[in-house]
Amino acid sequence: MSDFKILSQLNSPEDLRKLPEEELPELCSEIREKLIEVVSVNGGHLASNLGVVELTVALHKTFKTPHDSIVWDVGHQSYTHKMLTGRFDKIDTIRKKGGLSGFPKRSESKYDEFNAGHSSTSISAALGISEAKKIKGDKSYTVAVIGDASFTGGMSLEGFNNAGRYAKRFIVVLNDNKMSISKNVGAFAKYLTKVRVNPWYLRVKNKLERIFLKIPLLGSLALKVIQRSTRNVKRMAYKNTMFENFGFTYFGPIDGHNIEDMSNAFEAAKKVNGPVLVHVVTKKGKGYEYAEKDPKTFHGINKFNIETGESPQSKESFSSVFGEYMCDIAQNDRRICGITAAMGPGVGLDKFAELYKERFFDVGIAEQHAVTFAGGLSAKGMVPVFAVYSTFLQRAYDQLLHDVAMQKLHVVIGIDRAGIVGDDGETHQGVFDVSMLNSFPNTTIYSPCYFEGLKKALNQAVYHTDSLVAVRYPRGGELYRPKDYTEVSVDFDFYGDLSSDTLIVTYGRLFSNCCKALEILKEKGKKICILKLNRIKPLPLDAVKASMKFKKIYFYEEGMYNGSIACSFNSELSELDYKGNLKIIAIDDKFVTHQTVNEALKELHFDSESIAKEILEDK
Ligand SMILES: Cc1ncc(C[n+]2csc(CCOP(=O)(O)OP(=O)(O)O)c2C)c(N)n1
Ligand SMILES: CC(=O)[C@@H](O)[C@H](O)COP(=O)(O)O
Ligand SMILES: [Mg+2]
Repeated sequence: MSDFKILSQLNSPEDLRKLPEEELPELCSEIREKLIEVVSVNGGHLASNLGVVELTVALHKTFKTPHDSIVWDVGHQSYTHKMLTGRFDKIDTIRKKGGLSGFPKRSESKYDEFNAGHSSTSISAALGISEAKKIKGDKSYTVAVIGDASFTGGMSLEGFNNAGRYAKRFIVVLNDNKMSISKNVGAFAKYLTKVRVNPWYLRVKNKLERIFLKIPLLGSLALKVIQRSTRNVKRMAYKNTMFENFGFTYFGPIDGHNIEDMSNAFEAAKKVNGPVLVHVVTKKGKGYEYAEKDPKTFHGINKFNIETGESPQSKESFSSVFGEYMCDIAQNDRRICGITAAMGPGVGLDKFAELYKERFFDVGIAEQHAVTFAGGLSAKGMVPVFAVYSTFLQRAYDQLLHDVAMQKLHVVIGIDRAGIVGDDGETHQGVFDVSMLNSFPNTTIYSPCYFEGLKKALNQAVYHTDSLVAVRYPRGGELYRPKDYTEVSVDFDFYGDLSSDTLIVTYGRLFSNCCKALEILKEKGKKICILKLNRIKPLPLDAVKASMKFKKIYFYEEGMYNGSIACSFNSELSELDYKGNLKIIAIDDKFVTHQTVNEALKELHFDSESIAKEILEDK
């Protein structure tokens, strides 16, 4: 066990910049040890973080942060950055309620230039920062650090296209580890392989010399630096890459675990009068045997045993049930296609991918493309099922509307991680998809609570719906289910005491908590009834009508109040001239921060005790 002798002394990147070169390898091993230690307890994105230790050190050494700006893409790899920017003492709190976020947060530190969590934003954000600096006469540098998979997201290319036109003192660091969460896919990934292995690179030396000679003072100085270090220069190669065609000067590929080589490249990049792309090659999981061997598992992992690399096995989950169902129906129905935007393992489509190669599409981090592509498949008679996390579906708002719903194309969306997701925090909570889709015509939404309901809803979606249809389900495994509850209808069920004057209406995961609340209330002598909606859009009108007889209705919704199903339910009740009282408990105009799922549910008053208390104490 290390006492983190060097790391604990670094209170800011300024301290790092003063550190003797010979201490850097020891610093990097301390960082790796701390990363493994923290993630083994708190869970987190281990493999990506292990891969960028030297890169992060080289960046903070070469660029004068926070005067110079570093913008991290996704931000799941920013733990070392946090440790080097005055947050080492808090790193043990990462992803915990009230602790450091697992992603960059402007509110957390002046070194976190831009919030992230979703991919492919860094180039656009950094370009905006850079142009703002230009307008203000600030001559500092702006660096976007982006992974090879995030680079393929549409917005990166939009940003890159613009940056090539006018950016200055603007550097994109492409961190190429050949991996997304799974293996990186697509033409760009293939292209990078070519760039990496092609033997006939034009050595960068001549190119750099030409560039620097054009810049009189700084140029000759830089040239001396470069000439002194021919070994390093030889490693940097230049070829006529696609990046150059976009107006960028390309440096690379550079060993992303060699601080000296990277520092030289960054110093050289600073001298270029225009945007530069520095291509670094790293190993995801570097320095921890288990993560190097299996970076997919260690991309995002729950707590694990450092000695064995084992993490408590997750049992059957909604995602795995979804994946099994997909394999079952695809066997006899050749129209079924499975689509993922780089989340195959997360959404449970790995087995489908193996069994039905020609009908499986990992489109890379490209949610917008995934939806419109599904529209195209549907237009020619296929039944596309796009499995996507609720939070990432937000990316495809217009595609869902314009390319699917408006054309009444039959596309099925499996919305995984619907509702609160926990430690990833506000960027990842799945609490906006319902209000987003609720306003769309030609759209059906199911939100089951149990595995059985998920399969039934998928069946409805695939075989009994002819336009845009979403089936949403939470992160994790099967939920608490009362022994006497049986799911009868695919649209809605009543459970509990129908003769009560109090009704809870809910859907999805919260049905389970409401059932526990029902038991608490029963013990206290209060009987209630629960309306469990499975189909939440269009609302089953029979269910609304049957609710009219209850004097008091509580609508519990694990989603945003604005645009909620509760508000739609309220409108339907008003249409029917309901005279009772409806109270809506939903998420009221705020973002839900990182904490465990149960902590968040409690904070939002969605836990069984809060539900029971609300009903008992409400007058
Ligand atoms: C819009 C969006 N879609 C999907 C994800 C999920 N996701 C997080 S990291 C990641 C892979 C990123 O790969 P890369 O950028 O190469 O970084 P690496 O983890 O390899 O360092 C994915 C797909 C996301 N964060 N944002
Ligand atoms: C950074 C990112 O967006 C993903 O890695 C995400 O954290 C995965 O979440 P799950 O753990 O729910 O699969
Ligand atoms: Mg990668």
